[in-house]
This record gives sequence, structure tokens and C-alpha cells, in this order.
Amino acid sequence: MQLVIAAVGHKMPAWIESGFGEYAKRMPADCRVHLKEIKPVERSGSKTAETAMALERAKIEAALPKGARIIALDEHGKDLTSVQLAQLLTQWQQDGRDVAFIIGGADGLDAEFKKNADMLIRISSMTLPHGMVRVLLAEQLYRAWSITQNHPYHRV
Ligand SMILES: C[S@@+](CC[C@H](N)C(=O)[O-])C[C@H]1O[C@@H](n2cnc3c(N)ncnc32)[C@H](O)[C@@H]1O
Repeated sequence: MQLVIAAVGHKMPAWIESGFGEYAKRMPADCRVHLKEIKPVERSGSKTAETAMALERAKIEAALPKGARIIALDEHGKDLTSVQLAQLLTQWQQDGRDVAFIIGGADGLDAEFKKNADMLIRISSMTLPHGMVRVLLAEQLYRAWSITQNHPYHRV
């Protein structure tokens, strides 16, 4: 199983890159997190946010492994505890299908894309900057993996 984070946004500030890298590098080889940055579609006069998100959706889909389970990150998504995420991680490892976490850009994710996703999850009920979401998600994936291993990183 491969874990992919497809995130609309590039040229992130150094503190986002280093925060993400800190957690991504802790993941073991059989549960590596692969980041795929999607260059945002330029917003210009005649292009609505909906059009831009639809174009970004096509770029996201092209970057994903075939047949991957799609987990969209959205502030209106389901709340998961870290233990629930760890349980999902175990199930996903057992079925072997790749898992793709999708983070939208400034306007969010295309509505149809979210409707078709296998799951919509949130990290908080507040709106977060997209760069920060990838760091928090990487930390939660590392925490989830730690829970599956009884690693002391996670303390109840
Ligand atoms: C700046 S937000 C976009 C906000 C936009 N108004 C919307 O409705 O999604 C950019 C991306 O960050 C992610 N995001 C922001 N807050 C989040 C949260 N609390 N939980 C999960 N993902 C979040 C989502 O993937 C979102 O598409």
C-alpha cells in the first residue's frame, strides 16, 4: 500500500516543507507518504472559482495512482480520532489498495470530486491554510502508524 498526499499548492514556505518532511521521514518504508504537489490553476478575470477547481480536479486525478481509495480533506468532513485513523490504517494495509489524501487549494475542492470521494475527513471544524493541513495530516499519519505499533510516540 502506498500513501499519497495530493495537495493543490506549490512553493510552500520553508517551515511548511520542513514540518511536513519531519513527519514524512519518520514513516517506515512499507507505509511511506508520497507528496504530490498540484500547481494551482491561475485565477484570471473570466475564470470562476468553480472552473478553476474543476481544472484542478483533472490535474489531481491525473496525479493519483490508479484505483486508489480517495480521502478528501474538508472542514465539513467526518471527525476522526487518532485511534480511529490508526484502525483505518490497519484496514487499508490489509486490503493493500493505495490511499490518496486530497487537499484543495485556496477555493477548496471541486464539489463533484468531494461527492465521489470514498471518505471526507476533517482535521478541525475551523478552516485551515492548505499548507498547514499537509503538515497536520502527516503528523496524524505518523501518530496513527505509531498507535498500530504501540510506539511510545502516542500516549493516551
Ligand atoms: C483554504 S482551504 C479552502 C477553504 C474553502 N473555502 C473550502 O470550502 O474548502 C484549502 C484546503 O485545505 C483543506 N482544509 C482546510 N481546512 C481544513 C480542515 N479543517 N480539515 C481538513 N481539511 C481542511 C481542504 O482540503 C481545503 O480544500
